[in-house]
Amino acid sequence: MKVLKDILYKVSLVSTSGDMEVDVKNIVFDSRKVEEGSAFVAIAGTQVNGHDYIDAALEKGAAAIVCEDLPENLKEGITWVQVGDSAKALGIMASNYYGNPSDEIQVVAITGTNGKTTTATLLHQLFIAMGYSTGLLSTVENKINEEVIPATHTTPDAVSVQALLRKMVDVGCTHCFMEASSHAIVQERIAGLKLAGAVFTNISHDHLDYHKTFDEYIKAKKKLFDDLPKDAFALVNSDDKRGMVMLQNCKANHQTFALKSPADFKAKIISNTLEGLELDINGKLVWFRLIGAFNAYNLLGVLGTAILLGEDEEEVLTTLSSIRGAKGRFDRISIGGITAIVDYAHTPDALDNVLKTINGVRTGGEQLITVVGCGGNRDKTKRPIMAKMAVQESDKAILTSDNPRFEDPEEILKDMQAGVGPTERRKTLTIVDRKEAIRTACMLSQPGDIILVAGKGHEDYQEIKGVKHHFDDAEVVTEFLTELNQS
Ligand SMILES: CC(=O)N[C@H]1[C@@H](OP(=O)(O)OP(=O)(O)OC[C@H]2O[C@@H](n3ccc(=O)[nH]c3=O)[C@H](O)[C@@H]2O)O[C@H](CO)[C@@H](O)[C@@H]1O[C@H](C)C(=O)N[C@@H](C)C(=O)N[C@H](CCC(=O)O)C(=O)O
Ligand SMILES: Nc1ncnc2c1ncn2[C@@H]1O[C@H](COP(=O)(O)OP(=O)(O)OP(=O)(O)O)[C@@H](O)[C@H]1O
Ligand SMILES: N[C@H](CCC[C@H](N)C(=O)O)C(=O)O
Ligand SMILES: [Mg+2]
Repeated sequence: MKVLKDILYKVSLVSTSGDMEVDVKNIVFDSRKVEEGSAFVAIAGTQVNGHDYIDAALEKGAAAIVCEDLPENLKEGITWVQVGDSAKALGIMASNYYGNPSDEIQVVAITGTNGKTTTATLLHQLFIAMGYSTGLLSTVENKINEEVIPATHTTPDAVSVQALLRKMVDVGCTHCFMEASSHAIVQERIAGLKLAGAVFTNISHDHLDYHKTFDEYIKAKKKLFDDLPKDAFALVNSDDKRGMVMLQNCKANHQTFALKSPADFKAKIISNTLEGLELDINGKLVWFRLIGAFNAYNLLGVLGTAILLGEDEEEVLTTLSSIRGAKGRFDRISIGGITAIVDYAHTPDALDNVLKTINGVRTGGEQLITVVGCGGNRDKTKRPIMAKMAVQESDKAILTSDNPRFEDPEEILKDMQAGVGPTERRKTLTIVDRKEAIRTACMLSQPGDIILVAGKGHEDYQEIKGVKHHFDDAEVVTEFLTELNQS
């Protein structure tokens, strides 16, 4: 139980009525989860308006209601709190409720279209290897040291963020590395969080279904930097033309990393093969296990962050050199002379990077067969672009389903096919069933060939009409390649 008045500390209030000293059991933003004594925060969402569920919350025993618009008749015996922004209030309330854990742990948030999971995971592994007790909030999983707490979102909801940070602090974690998705920033899932620093990886085409315009998408990312305190660091990729935009209204310590332009943290790629990357960092040659030029940026983001958190460059580089990336990012499976690569590329920029990386290290003669799909109920404008890329940069492309969610998979594939020109159709197949698509890619391949299975990476499910069916790209490709190798 916590006193409501204390939980509302620092929340900007419009009006209140009722007992502000009332004890509340917990903070809830979903009426279905309200218990006797909860404080219910009503949020206008994308599907429904939480204000329409105030009555339902009261029926379940809510002791206090926090909302932007008060109902006409305020029920007696309930505390009513009107705020300007319920989502923001929720973040601040959650932080107060859990005793402001981010005051006791250094939290670094990573944003950008691609590279967030890779950067956050590398940082988590690096700090653990350097002896720190460390937390991670990521798309693949949340972690408290080595304990895994399954993730449902890239950035959890505001209450879960604070609850997880409290657990981290209680077991002695000194650092937490977390992804800040643009959805989370706009929805104030990280309001109330004190950040030690923020990192910007890059921005490219994605999520226009949600943000509507590219400018709005940029603004969402920039908000993370606008809200940073003066004593935090703001580390941006200055080779990305929006890197400096992130810093325009940022009070924090401005820091940059880059491969092509002058920056605080710089590197030069010496070699880039399917075995890894060799970088020249301040005159030192360092070998890393990650593959692809784009990973040089992720490594620089990691190096910069660690140094800005006070770590020694030499120790960071030595430790980082032996660390592997996140699951489902350029995972290689070699069976019977055929190499399959499973990668989470689900944006045009990511797919282009992965295809270019593979084409850059090919020795000639072998075929590249790409299997790719696009998610349903997500940005439709990336579909034709991704299909075109897959076809143009591969010897054969098999267009298939990703997570259709509530869309008709055939319609998603039609949107993808619109990007494929008439002459390119000859090297394109469309197979709705992802398992069948992967099987076909395996059947068409010869020893020496490379199969890229893009879009789902670590995901172990395929979401169809609200149901998640078990599906694991790595598992499926391994099964078919093994079968073929034995026959
Ligand atoms: C589009 C989107 O981001 N939606 C997120 C948002 O929900 P919403 O605004 O749609 O909520 P809503 O259903 O309209 O409901 C509004 C309010 O009414 C409440 N409600 C609703 C029904 C009811 O009976 N009672 C009730 O009180 C809801 O709890 C909510 O507070 O807030 C919810 C709570 O935090 C999230 O779970 C939900 O994520 C949905 C499931 C989702 O799929 N989000 C994806 C797009 C997402 O967030 N992705 C990013 C990563 C993207 C990337 O970078 O690649 C992520 O961070 O995971
Ligand atoms: N720095 C980068 N620049 C461009 N592409 C990248 C970069 N890092 C990774 N990628 C590509 O993007 C894919 C997703 O990488 P990662 O999971 O690290 O990004 P993310 O930002 O966490 O994505 P999400 O928003 O879905 O959580 C990778 O599988 C790879 O294909
Ligand atoms: N965080 C991203 C993941 C997309 C992964 C891809 N496999 C898909 O389902 O579109 C999103 O929710 O848009
Ligand atoms: Mg991620």
